[in-house]
Amino acid sequence: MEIETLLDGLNDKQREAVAAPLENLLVLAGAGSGKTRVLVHRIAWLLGVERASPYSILAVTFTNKAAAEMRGRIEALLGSDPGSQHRGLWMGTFHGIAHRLLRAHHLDANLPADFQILDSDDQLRLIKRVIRGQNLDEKQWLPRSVAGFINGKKDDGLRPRDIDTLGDPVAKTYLRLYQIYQETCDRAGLVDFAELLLRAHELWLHKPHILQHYQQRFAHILVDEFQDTNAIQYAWIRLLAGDRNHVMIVGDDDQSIYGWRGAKVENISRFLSDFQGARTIRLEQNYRSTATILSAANLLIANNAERLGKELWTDGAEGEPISIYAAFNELDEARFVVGRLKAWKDEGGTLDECAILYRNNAQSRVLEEALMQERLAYRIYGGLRFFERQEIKDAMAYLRLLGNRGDDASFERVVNTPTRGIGERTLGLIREAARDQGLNLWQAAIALCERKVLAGRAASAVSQFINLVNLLERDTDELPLHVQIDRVVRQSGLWGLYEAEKSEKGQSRIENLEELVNAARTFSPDEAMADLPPLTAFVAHAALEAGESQADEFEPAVQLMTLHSAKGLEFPLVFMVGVEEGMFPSQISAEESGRLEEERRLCYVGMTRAMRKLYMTHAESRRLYGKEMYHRPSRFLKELPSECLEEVRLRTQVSWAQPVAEQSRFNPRLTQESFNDTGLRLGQRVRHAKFGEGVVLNYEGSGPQCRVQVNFDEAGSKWLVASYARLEAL
Ligand SMILES: Nc1ncnc2c1ncn2[C@@H]1O[C@H](COP(=O)(O)OP(=O)(O)OP(=O)(O)O)[C@@H](O)[C@H]1O
Ligand SMILES: [Mg+2]
Repeated sequence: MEIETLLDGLNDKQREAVAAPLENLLVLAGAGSGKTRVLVHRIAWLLGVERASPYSILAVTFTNKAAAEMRGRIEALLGSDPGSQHRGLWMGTFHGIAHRLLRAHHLDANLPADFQILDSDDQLRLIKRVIRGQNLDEKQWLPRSVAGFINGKKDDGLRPRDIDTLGDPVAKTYLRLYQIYQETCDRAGLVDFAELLLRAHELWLHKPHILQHYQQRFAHILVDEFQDTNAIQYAWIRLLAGDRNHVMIVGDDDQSIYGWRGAKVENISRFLSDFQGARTIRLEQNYRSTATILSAANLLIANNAERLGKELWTDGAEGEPISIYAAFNELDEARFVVGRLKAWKDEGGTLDECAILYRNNAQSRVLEEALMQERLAYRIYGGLRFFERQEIKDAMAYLRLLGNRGDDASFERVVNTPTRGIGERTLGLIREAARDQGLNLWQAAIALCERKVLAGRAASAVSQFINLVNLLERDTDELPLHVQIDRVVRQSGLWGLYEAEKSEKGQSRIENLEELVNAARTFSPDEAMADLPPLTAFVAHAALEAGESQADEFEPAVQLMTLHSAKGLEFPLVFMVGVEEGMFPSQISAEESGRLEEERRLCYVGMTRAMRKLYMTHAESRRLYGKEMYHRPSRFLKELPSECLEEVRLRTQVSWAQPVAEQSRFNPRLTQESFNDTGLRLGQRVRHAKFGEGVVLNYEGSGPQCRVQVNFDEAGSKWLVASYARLEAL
């Protein structure tokens, strides 16, 4: 490998980092300055120039997607033939790597060989059960807060025995719930996300020979997005590095956005003091965004007090101003975004160049609807993930039960799905028996049937379920994975259940189930799981990779995601929606300076995803979670320099016209005319002969069927057929 090729396309500072001698190194730099690029080139450098064995390299990324991308970039640099130098390299997320370790050393980690991963949804379900089991009130002991407590403690490396409640009764209850929850997990061989990390750390601590083995192996450790590591991840890296291995971390304190989940930005400064001779290299040139976007983002983040301080400049084009759109409501906002996306396409752009970023997942629904209406392909990244959809979770629960009858969360989920007459009362009896006799739910159900505690319809329903699961396992055990899953989906009754729904929702659920079978067909376990039975591997894969491999991967589609999951990514066209006080910054964070700064960093992350064009939108009123809210524009918008901004004035018009695709085919002129004819816009004041004055809130349909929703001052909100209503614009 030519040294020059490895340094091609890098500036001086980047070269310095890539070609640095073997030492501990921090690359500290702002967004889009090429940190990730440096990391990739550094790996190639280690392999190609330092002649490091791929087995000696461990690279930690923030998402599985990032790991895949990195692998791709390394292959592009070094070639992808099977004998190629980088095979054997360990690359993945902290969770993925911890999982791999625990699989390899499950005995030493005190785990059964077929331990399963509990995702956050399953975790909540299980916690709920623990709370009820303790006869506590779920309204007082919110499962979400209990989960937050447990995960927070685990992120800090604390087991129940390490926690001192100082006699505080509330803390004591939390602690008890943690303890019982953990015992339940341990009995059933379940491992939640935080547990993966904690166990992997304990593996180092309690089994020095294993730690030593990996210390000898991983001479080179590289970590991307270091600003978002938590205490346990830091401790893990530190142990693994020992005092001989070389660690390169790259990060940006201004992009630390997971403080609420235990990430510690101080880890960057700790690194400098904890790791011998650690040197800092700063990158200052941004290659991603236009000068306009960059200077706006720089000014915004300058409002934060707690910063390590960095410079960032670009010699790129000035670019267009950032467009700010004040929408009337969330529907108007969605339509505006969709309109701009269509314009982008019409001008020759592609949809996969575009991203819509929002603060909360729940904001996606309205956007999705608007996109669907206009038939624009979209993909949700990290939101309602494929493996988190109800029907998929149902199917996975059956599959998990096949592999592990002790999986109580799965038992609960499907024992009466589809309904087979097992009611709350029966379930209550099963839970009680399980608790009293220290059994799992499956065992308890069998015991209750045998001892005739359950009788009549309840007993036959329960034994029917037990037989079903046993039969499914027996009948499908030898089949190829996807056939097995197909059988399970059908024979369990799930297929029939959703087919009978006969709605669009039901149809999409069926499609998702089909996609699951599809996923199994193309599934190949990674090295860590190669020795597991395919079903066990698939179930683990599903829990671990939830959401990161989506359907129709090859069709160009707009990407929808939360601001948090956009970290590290870049898109030519970016929309940030819902930039309103109370949404972004969120209500709670606005009241606390530390959290406000974190929200501002999130805004910085969002803005710096944009390469060429950035839109930021806010709505005057918004219906979310079933409530109407009125928000002022976010303070973050006010912090942007006005010379970088442009306000979009026009509001979406209510159109009587045919849907666009048809218009252009049949009568292109119709579009223009009917658009101009209506004269109505969302947010417009109108008068109706009978109902008086009001404001246009929404519309649906087109042509003669077009209906408008008007909120009348006196008469309240009404849907009217536009062509009959004779609304007079005021
Ligand atoms: N020297 C360079 N010449 C040209 N393009 C570059 C150079 N360095 C980086 N880039 C490009 O700039 C963009 C940003 O790089 P990269 O994603 O590595 O930045 P980053 O610092 O990791 O950003 P973030 O903080 O958002 O993760 C990428 O498209 C990358 O290919
Ligand atoms: Mg990066």
